[in-house]
Amino acid sequence: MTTHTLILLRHGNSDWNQKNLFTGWVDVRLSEKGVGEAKRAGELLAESGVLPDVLYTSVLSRAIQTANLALDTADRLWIPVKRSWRLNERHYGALQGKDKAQTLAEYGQDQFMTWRRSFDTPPPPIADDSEYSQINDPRYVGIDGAIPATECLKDVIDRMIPYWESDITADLAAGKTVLVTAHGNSLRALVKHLDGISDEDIAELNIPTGIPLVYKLDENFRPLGPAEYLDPEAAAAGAAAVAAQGNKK
Ligand SMILES: O=C(O)[C@@H](CO)OP(=O)(O)O
Repeated sequence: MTTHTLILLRHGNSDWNQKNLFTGWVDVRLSEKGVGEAKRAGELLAESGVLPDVLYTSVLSRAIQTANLALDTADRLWIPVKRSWRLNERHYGALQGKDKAQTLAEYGQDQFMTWRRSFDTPPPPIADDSEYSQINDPRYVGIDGAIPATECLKDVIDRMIPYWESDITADLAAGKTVLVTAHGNSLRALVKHLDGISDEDIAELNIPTGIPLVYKLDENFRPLGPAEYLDPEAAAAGAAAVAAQGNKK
């Protein structure tokens, strides 16, 4: 039986993860902690011998930095790279740049969690003249879709899964081990698709920063078993920290 290997990696801790701000499509960089996580991800890849042949990233710097640091550490900086806005973080609409703890205090737990984790309720759209809008960002000139003003998880699935099917699975089918370096919510969308998680249950799934998650897939790109984090203990602690984010002071 053909087995394909897919590695998912959420970018390391960013400056805005550190400050507990909603980020979305705002192009923030890795924090010092995130740089360390990205290098550690590369060590985990090298130690486990799961070595990517091709890299996919979003067009956001924190994912690109993470991939470069991890691949440099694993001595795989030379592999081919493909980038797409379709792997971007979920656009967080008018919440981009807002403090998560303040938003929770202002709007209450239910509204806060609806915006963060509901399947099909997007946050309010961001205004075109907001300093955190991407409407004039040169990297999105001519993209094959409208630049979003907000997105829910369903919107991310709708823009990402076609790319998974057209491009990423083609590399897997060619026998390549594929590394996808992306974001908390774009990877939640892909994991939902791969693991067949319901619209309700996906709310409970949080992806930790900087820890490779390895899938073995069959010839139809369905998982042969549960995906495995290369550092399961750190992954559990990291996922719990993401879940608790609004509560940070
Ligand atoms: O702010 C964001 O863009 C995301 C990821 O950091 O946050 P959340 O986990 O709250 O969806």
